[in-house]
Amino acid sequence: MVDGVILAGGMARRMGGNDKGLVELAGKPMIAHAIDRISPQVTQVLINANRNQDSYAEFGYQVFNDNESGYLGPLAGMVTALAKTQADYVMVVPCDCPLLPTDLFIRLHAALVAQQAELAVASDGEREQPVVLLLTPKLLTSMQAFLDAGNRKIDDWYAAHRYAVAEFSDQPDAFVNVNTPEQKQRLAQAIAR
Ligand SMILES: Nc1nc2c(ncn2[C@@H]2O[C@H](COP(=O)(O)OP(=O)(O)OP(=O)(O)O)[C@@H](O)[C@H]2O)c(=O)[nH]1
Ligand SMILES: [Mg+2]
Repeated sequence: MVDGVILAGGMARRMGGNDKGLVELAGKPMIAHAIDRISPQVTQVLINANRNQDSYAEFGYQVFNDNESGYLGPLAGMVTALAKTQADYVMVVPCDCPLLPTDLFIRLHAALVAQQAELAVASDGEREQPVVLLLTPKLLTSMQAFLDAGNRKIDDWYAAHRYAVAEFSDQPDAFVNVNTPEQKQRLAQAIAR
């Protein structure tokens, strides 16, 4: 079993504070693109949102928040998911990458197994993507300890673990990330072409 967790808990400041997952891109809300890419790959989809939860619930998947976790940042969403999951794996993706690979899980999993790693992170061939991760519930205590010590940076957390890197250099747009209205505009035009 694998839970697919879509992170939509940020403030989207660069998007002008509009809830990024709900902003429309090429005819549908941004998170709907991530859902379309991820849902065929996982046992269930979970949406991590800290506001507009009723709107997120309309996509038909479980919505959870991390408002009471006492933590901040994307790791707050991840640690909350790890604490509640019943699955063997938790695959984490952001809500603002509309072109995520359709073979994301299979390749993260293959990398994890092949490298006998504790977790796997995706890479576009140049840069690791710290919010695109394959995790197991065993990592919960380590993540909690990291957060309890006042840390927040995801790559600092996983660097302390044996981690595998799954490269997607064959899919140059896989992790195109929409943070600003200008980036959204550009991607919408590219999708329309
Ligand atoms: N749960 C949770 N998720 C977050 C938090 N901050 C960012 N994220 C998620 O992590 C992913 C990458 O974050 P960013 O692209 O920086 O998004 P953001 O923080 O909303 O946007 P900016 O305010 O413009 O940086 C997105 O899917 C966000 O929803 C947070 O504090 N809590
Ligand atoms: Mg982003």
